[in-house]
Amino acid sequence: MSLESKSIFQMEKEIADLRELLRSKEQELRVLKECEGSKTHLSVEKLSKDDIERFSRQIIIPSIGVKGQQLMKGASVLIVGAGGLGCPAAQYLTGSGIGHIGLVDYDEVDRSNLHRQLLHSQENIGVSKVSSAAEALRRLNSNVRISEHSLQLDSSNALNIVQQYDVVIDATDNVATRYLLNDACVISGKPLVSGSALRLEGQLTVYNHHQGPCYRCIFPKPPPPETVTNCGDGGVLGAVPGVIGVLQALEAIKIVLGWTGVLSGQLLLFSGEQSTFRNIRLRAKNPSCDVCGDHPLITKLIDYEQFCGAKATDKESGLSLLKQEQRVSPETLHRSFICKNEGIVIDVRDSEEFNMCALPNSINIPLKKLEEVTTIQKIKEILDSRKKNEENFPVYVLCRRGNDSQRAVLKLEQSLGNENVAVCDLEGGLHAWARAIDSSFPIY
Ligand SMILES: Nc1ncnc2c1ncn2[C@@H]1O[C@H](COP(=O)(O)OP(=O)(O)OP(=O)(O)O)[C@@H](O)[C@H]1O
Ligand SMILES: [Zn+2]
Repeated sequence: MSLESKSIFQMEKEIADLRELLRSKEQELRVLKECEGSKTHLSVEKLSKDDIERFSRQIIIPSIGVKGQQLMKGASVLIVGAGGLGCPAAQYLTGSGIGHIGLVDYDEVDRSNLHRQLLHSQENIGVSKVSSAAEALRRLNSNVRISEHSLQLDSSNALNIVQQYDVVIDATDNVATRYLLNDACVISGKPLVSGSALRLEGQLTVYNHHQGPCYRCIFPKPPPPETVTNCGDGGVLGAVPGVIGVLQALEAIKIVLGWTGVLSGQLLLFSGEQSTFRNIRLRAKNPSCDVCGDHPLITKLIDYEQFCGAKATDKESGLSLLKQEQRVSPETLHRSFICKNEGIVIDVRDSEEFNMCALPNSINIPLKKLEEVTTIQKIKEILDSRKKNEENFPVYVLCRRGNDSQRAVLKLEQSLGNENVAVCDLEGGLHAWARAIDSSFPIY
């Protein structure tokens, strides 16, 4: 057939077949090297009857084959975070026959996790996430070895754990742990598959793979803590981390198989709203990077919470900006506002949260609106109509956990200085209220 008469379709098919052949040859070469005792770290495991039946749909892909499946069986992947990203990643890695999976998480299953962390079932609320996930994974494939690390990964334990695995998946939700994992992976020579998801957006890349950059090459300095939003504060649509977590599993498998198309030096941006994937090129490896550069300054793990000025967990941070007399307990608020109808309550959460659940007769003024002159004017009008000539009229401020409410008290004290009011915040926020006063009030 002459070139002109070949259809575009045929040409594309031929190229695809050649690519497949190339991948399969690369795979063969890799396994050959492995068998000859080359220095690659991956081991090859014999397949059982169960393996062949279970993985037949993967094995018949020419670029995977028996040898690829054997590589997967001999490989180990560490998943840090058994949450929105970690659950789907672990599920697909277990399903596809990675021989050894490590799970790290310090937290317990919460009801608010269930919409996206689908390895956890509602019976497991309050159970350690690691044992809940391990139990579900063993049900999926009891031949896979699951190692449970129910702990907070930190500088004292990270190297020891990371060094036991071939590939590491970052499925966590905070910057301090991202730097910790990056440095631990660079020091231990492990590739790091990094993902994130928030609201309707997701991101994915692979750090420290072959000659590709590490996280510090791209982000040498941590972002200011107040600019970072997590799922607990910003929200997330369950299927979005599902997409990214599954892609993290895919990248880990590609690394194990020795494929060339690993997402290193590129960042994949996923928009759940537009249903689009975009790849942008990242900066190359930085020769003067503090950890992976030619003359690294960081050769052992440091204090990452201090480096980032933020905690490595999303546990309540216990901010303390106010004097004790500027704070009230749930019991005091209940006695004064609910029973005696004293004062006003300003709820400074965003309107979506306020619409979800709120105290009766509370007024919703989101924290950021307190900057506006018109908002302060509105509060003054409410006070005029309510307080008459009362001295020290109580203005109670509350939020979800008692952090933003303290910031709001400081702002209101400035702007309502002449109003003869006593501005206080509800210590511990609506979480404390639900625990102390009203167990039917949702804790989210
Ligand atoms: N340093 C760490 N060591 C161990 N686990 C960690 C560490 N940092 C974060 N994690 C875990 O990573 C997981 C991230 O999951 P995800 O982003 O879905 O958030 P979440 O904490 O489960 O939920 P939410 O933010 O909605 O409360 C969490 O289970 C968290 O406990
Ligand atoms: Zn680097």
